Amino acid sequence: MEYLRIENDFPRISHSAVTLGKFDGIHRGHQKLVEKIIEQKQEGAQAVVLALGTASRTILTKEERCRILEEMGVDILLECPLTEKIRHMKAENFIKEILIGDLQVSYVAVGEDFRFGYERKGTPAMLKEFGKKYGFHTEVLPKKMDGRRKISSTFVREELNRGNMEKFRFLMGTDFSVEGIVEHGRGMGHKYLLPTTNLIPPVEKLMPPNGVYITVSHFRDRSYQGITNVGHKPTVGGEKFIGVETYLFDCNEDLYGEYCKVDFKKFLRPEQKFSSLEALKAQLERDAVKGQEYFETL
Ligand SMILES: Cc1cc2nc3c(=O)[nH]c(=O)nc-3n(C[C@H](O)[C@H](O)[C@H](O)COP(=O)(O)O)c2cc1C
Ligand SMILES: Nc1ncnc2c1ncn2[C@@H]1O[C@H](COP(=O)(O)OP(=O)(O)O)[C@@H](O)[C@H]1O
Repeated sequence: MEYLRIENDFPRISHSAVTLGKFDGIHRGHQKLVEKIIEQKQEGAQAVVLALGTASRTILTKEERCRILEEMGVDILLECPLTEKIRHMKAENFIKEILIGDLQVSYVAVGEDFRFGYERKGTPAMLKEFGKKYGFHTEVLPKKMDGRRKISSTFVREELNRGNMEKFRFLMGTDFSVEGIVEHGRGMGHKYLLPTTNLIPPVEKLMPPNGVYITVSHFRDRSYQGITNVGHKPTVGGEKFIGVETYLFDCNEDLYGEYCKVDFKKFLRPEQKFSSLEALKAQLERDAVKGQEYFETL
């Protein structure tokens, strides 16, 4: 998949099927739109995701978003920040100059409430009307529902803020995860408590509340179940940054420097400041028992 961040001009594409939106997290509603543009590859179109605007903190990092879209079969991800120029572009000009002119669009898929262009005046109906005139097909999809609530990035963010990992998985179709290279901590874990693999998530990634979670850590060629603390470790003096620290069940390896992806399954408890290392250790042992029970009853 090609990834392009639009600074000024859009690239010229000879034939495209485009879906438009913010695509902060690729939730199940977004996945339906992406599937629609992938179908158009059979007609010779390039499947293009046009992601407009970026929040300062996102559900998925750039790398995660790229990987998910690539695995789905998307050919090009165009990331278009909401610059003055884009924000002041009339919806009509956006269609004519960008969709028709630059991207040579034959098919557009959008959700029913999608709005675009200056003062958000562009609507799906407008896309349909222009499509008839200029020869592209517009498909408007109803929002996917979870009961009576529409699935949206806001919904996903709310559940992430609550630490509801089960709901996150349901809305996104995949676990909340943190990935990176295992780093050195202060080396206290294996001496006084339990050994832990440390990851430091990028600051722009939205995180669930600080606390302990049941997780599965994937390394290149193997996976381990475990329990993970997200937070600042207040009992041992605290860190400024948020760390993701995992105790792996049934593992006794040197994992420093390895790539690791931690999948979050369930929230166990908030991070706490304990009065002593012994008290923290006793709690960690109880957490580990709960974690093991979780996997036994799956
Ligand atoms: C499952 C788990 C739960 C934890 N819970 C807490 C906690 O509630 N409060 C806290 O201060 N630290 C907590 N910690 C962090 C420990 O203090 C930390 O792992 C230990 O100090 C080792 O740090 P180091 O890797 O920098 O040496 C937790 C760690 C793990 C693995
Ligand atoms: N069961 C395990 N869970 C997590 N890490 C383990 C485990 N067994 C061995 N390790 C290793 O121990 C290291 C962590 O030891 P620890 O004392 O917590 O040091 P640090 O402060 O550098 O994290 C990990 O990076 C990993 O290589």
